Amino acid sequence: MTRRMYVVGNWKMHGVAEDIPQIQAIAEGAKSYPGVDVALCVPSILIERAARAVPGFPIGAQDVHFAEKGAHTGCVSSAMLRDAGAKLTIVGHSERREGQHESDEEVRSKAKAALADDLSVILCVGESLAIREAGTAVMTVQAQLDASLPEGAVGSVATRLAVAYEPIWAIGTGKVASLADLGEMHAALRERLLVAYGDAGREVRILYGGSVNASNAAEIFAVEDVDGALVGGASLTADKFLPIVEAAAAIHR
Ligand SMILES: O=C[C@H](O)COP(=O)(O)O
Repeated sequence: MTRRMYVVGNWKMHGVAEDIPQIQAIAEGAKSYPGVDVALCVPSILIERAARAVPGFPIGAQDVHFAEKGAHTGCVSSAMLRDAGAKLTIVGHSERREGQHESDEEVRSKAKAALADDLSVILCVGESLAIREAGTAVMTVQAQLDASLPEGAVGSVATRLAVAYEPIWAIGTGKVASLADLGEMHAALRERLLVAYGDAGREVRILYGGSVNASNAAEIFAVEDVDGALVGGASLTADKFLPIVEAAAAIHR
């Protein structure tokens, strides 16, 4: 089966009303690459305005609570995200795993809640520099994936689930994993997806994230089992982001 390339921007804690024209420029530019799935995950408070500004273009969230509703001050549920116009959400980004002490179990619950509510999910995993240097990155990230993957995400649900491999040391640093290490990790993650979901595991896209930009996207996308990218800094403006989408459009598998 062929997986469509998928390029997602993660605006992190950037973006106010005056940035909506950039979102419109990205959505407009993405129309030139119909073979690539493109989306932007913006701060939750911007979702509704962004979604209204770009009808038909998928706007997403960067986190979701696992509960339907209740006493969870400051949190938002998947139903609230959908109500605001979100079509997808990131879960388990390392900045939340570290900053908000999110466990694998919590990440799994969030992914399950979002999928059950018809959102697409990008589930992030990745190792620290210490783990990479200790030579245990592959087994550590495989274990993290095993513990964070929602059980039973098979069939049509598998197409709504993507995994993002983001080595923590490559995020916002300008450093990128070597193509050999990337290929090894993506193959190792594919293996775990097949164990978890059988053949449906082939439908789950595996994105790479960590200092992806217009100059390195083409070589990263050429690596087998790299099905796209989760892009931080270079997704904030159309002029930096669209060349990455263009690089994805050039991949024919
Ligand atoms: O979610 C995106 C990643 O953390 C990558 O961020 P970056 O492209 O700024 O390195």
